[in-house]
Amino acid sequence: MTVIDKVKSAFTSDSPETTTTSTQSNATPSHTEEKNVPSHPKESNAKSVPETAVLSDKAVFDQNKVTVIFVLGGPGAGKGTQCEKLVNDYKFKHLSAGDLLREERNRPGSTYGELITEYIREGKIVPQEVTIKLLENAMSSTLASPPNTTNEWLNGKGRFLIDGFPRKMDQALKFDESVVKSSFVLFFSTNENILLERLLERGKTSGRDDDNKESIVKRFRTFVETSMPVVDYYRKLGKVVEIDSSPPIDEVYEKVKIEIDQRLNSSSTQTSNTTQSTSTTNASNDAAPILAPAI
Ligand SMILES: Nc1ncnc2c1ncn2[C@@H]1O[C@H](COP(=O)(O)OP(=O)(O)O)[C@@H](O)[C@H]1O
Ligand SMILES: O=c1ccn([C@@H]2O[C@H](COP(=O)(O)OP(=O)(O)O)[C@@H](O)[C@H]2O)c(=O)[nH]1
Repeated sequence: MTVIDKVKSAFTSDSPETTTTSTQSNATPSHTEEKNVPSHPKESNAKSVPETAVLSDKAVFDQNKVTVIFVLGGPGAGKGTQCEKLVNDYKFKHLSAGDLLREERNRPGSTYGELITEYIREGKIVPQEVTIKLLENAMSSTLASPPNTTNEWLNGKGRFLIDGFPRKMDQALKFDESVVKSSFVLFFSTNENILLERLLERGKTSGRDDDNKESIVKRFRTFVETSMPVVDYYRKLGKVVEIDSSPPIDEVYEKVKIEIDQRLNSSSTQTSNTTQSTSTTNASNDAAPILAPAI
């Protein structure tokens, strides 16, 4: 029995040991059957249960200190490209859910390596416990060793761009509940022809086994069926900032900066120039929310 078979059989078990939450999505793609990762896989010895499968039932981080912006958009919309630019200008930590999954897949001894490989190749959404725990772990270690000494990262504070997540309703609700409530969503929209063209081009050098036409088609389907409901959910809450990502990269980024500046207390220039000493000057702002009133 392969690891995938073992995990799948655990998923389909009726055992009460299988983790369930009240936040399950109705938006499961029609072509796949996805269940949660069991918190205590039946056949495992204790060491094989990865930390990645146990989620808290209350928020791990204080939302007054830790700001999370979700970055969503179809595959190839330019999420990673724009995030990289924002990191330079606004001192965000960029966490790509897809990158974290690929790292976990490549980690020797990972229980979920084969499972992640199959889900990514099929364009399906990896069970939420794995992805959320990877994100939470990455956030914890970033906060423990902040990427810089700017005011945004003093005294336990931090600001994260979470890229390519949440892609399914259960993830969205569970992250808000168990990690920290997100502030808003940057949503990059464009059309499928552009996405396809970009992904095929990226596929020439990315080394990703899902940047091929067959996987891309599946990813598009998952995006429409499973991820767009997440965008719609946040849209109803007034939390979506939609940006057309069809124009050239720098043009898109100009729009992104305008939107971000409106929502953060400091502009990119101010933030970029902030040093430890100016942070001290601003220390009285510590408890102030980083974000302007809800959009
Ligand atoms: N606005 C843009 N115009 C043209 N090409 C772009 C644009 N944004 C991104 N790209 C290119 O498209 C590909 C996909 O972008 P990427 O940021 O990796 O997308 P995502 O993270 O949304 O999957 C990359 O090769 C990138 O260089
Ligand atoms: O929260 C997530 C994010 C990504 N993925 C998987 O990782 C793949 C690649 O995602 P990534 O964001 O790296 O790339 P994109 O599809 O946006 O180009 C997706 O198709 C999914 O299979 C996932 O299961 N859950």
